[in-house]
Amino acid sequence: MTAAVSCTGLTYAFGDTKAVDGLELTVEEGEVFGLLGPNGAGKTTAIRCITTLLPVPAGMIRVFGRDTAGDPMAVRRLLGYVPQQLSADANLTGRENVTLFARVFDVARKERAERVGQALAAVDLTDAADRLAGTYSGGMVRRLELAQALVSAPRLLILDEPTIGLDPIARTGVWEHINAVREATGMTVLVTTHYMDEADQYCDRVGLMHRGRVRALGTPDELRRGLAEKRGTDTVPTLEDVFRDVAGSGLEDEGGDFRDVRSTRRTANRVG
Ligand SMILES: Nc1ncnc2c1ncn2[C@@H]1O[C@H](COP(=O)(O)OP(=O)(O)OP(=O)(O)O)[C@@H](O)[C@H]1O
Repeated sequence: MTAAVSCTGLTYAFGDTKAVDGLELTVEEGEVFGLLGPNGAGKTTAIRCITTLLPVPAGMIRVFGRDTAGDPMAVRRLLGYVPQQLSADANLTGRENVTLFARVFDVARKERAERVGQALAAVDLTDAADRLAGTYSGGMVRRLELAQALVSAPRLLILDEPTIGLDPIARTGVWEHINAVREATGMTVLVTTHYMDEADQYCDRVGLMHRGRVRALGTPDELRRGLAEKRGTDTVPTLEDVFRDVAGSGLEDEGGDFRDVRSTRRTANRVG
């Protein structure tokens, strides 16, 4: 079976900063794959390369077998992307926002209204569809952005920190909607998150990223059991313990942490 995403030797630098440094990553079709790591690990840069928003200066990325450098348009047609930055317009209604994306993604005119309605229904926004997005709560904005990404019926949905800054109920709501669509369509999901508990609960496999590379890979259970064996204890460690073990003291040195507030603040601004 062709992998949904395969990155080989992916490297991307901003000046002297190597944001992604020889990344090897495979996301299998149909799975929910979590890319985890502290601020600055290189998650967003890797995702921007996969979505073709950034060029690939070194290495190779394939999305369902298509080379992102050779055929970026074919790759874009397969993707839905929810970026960290706000992608909904507060001055449009929910329906108008999703319709805009349907036009951008070239959803056939005859099908457009129906597909927009389906995408809004999939995230439980039918009743609020004709209200201005500026009146939505943070959780509703995130679900609207999800609908925008889903309207083109992507085979691969990429989400960059989809739940950051949301309260626990809104976070659960976002995940429930992602999972319902995935079950109905078989869509593959690649998600970045700071929240280890979420990754544990919702991701089939996770890659722990630090300083531009994936340093540990497996199901959350495999990673936790691996550390318990290494330590020779019966106490089951958390994914955060696993990450600390993989990243060593480097985390504290760089001031990065999973609960770093920078991203939280950024998201709080974006929905405010
Ligand atoms: N546009 C840019 N110009 C210069 N440096 C950048 C730029 N974008 C990212 N970087 C740097 O590249 C490195 C990786 O950043 P990236 O945003 O990919 O990490 P991340 O894991 O997604 O972190 P976060 O959770 O904060 O988004 C960091 O050192 C960051 O400062």
